[in-house]
Amino acid sequence: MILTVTLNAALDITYRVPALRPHAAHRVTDVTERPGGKGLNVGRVLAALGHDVTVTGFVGGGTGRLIRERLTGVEDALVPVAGPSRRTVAVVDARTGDTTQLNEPGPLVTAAEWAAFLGVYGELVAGAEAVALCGSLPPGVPVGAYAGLVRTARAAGVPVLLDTSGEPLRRGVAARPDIIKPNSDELAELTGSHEPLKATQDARRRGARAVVASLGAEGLVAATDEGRWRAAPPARLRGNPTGAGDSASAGLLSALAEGLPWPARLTRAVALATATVLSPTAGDFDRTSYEELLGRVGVTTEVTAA
Ligand SMILES: O=P(O)(O)OC[C@@]1(O)O[C@H](CO)[C@@H](O)[C@@H]1O
Repeated sequence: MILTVTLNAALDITYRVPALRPHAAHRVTDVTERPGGKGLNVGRVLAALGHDVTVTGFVGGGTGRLIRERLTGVEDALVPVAGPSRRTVAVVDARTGDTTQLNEPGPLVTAAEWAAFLGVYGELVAGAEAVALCGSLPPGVPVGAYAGLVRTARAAGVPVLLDTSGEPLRRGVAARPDIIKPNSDELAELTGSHEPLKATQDARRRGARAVVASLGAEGLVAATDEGRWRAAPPARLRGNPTGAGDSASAGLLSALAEGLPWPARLTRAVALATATVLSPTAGDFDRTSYEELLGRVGVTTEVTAA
């Protein structure tokens, strides 16, 4: 079983508008609603790839009920909280496909709710083959939360991927996760360097065993203890990138669970991320594109392992 953690689950709402203009009223032409938050997206993609998946984290209120009702293909081990789960709104400009994201902060989590989660997490980790810790922290959850969750997974000998940002990422990295998957902004914020290859090496020195940075349409750059690679899609593709990074995380974990080497992990991650951008629904991947892309992702070695 692969365990994904979404401490700040969301009901993701996507609005499509003919053209997005600040200060204007807009007619929404299309609305979709689905369970979101990065770990739930990772879990959905892993389940679609045929893995057994358990999802945990927090859900509450009417939004939490909707999130739970709409979860399919995964084991639900979400922990209830009194406050309502958040909504996120992605507004897609139909002319350009550009997406503007509005993310609510999430419910206030009490100390008792956090303690209840830690108990559930400890039990689930013991039976997991890999763990993904994903997304922002809701109010009330300690800023060092991911560092503690990384340490629990490491103590159980379970590989752990961390995908978050800011101070929770900084502290989480120091707890030595097996993989971090920042985007270029998150990596620059962590390391102070805007040169991705240099920054990935720097993030490894801070504690991450492997760093896989997503560079948007250019694909991924990875620094690991086995080598450094770039992995790129065959062409620059336009579409809604929401959830593409989560699909990349799912690809990394799926290939890791199957014991595949790094270049194959990166190929799967880029093919899934690209197939997610190509999917009409945000956060889903287009299976035909995914299978076709697997043979067309270019992986190049950067230098030998440092
Ligand atoms: O606020 P966070 O937790 O950083 O990100 C939340 C979020 O924008 O990320 C996903 C896409 O990666 C969406 O499903 C989700 O709503």
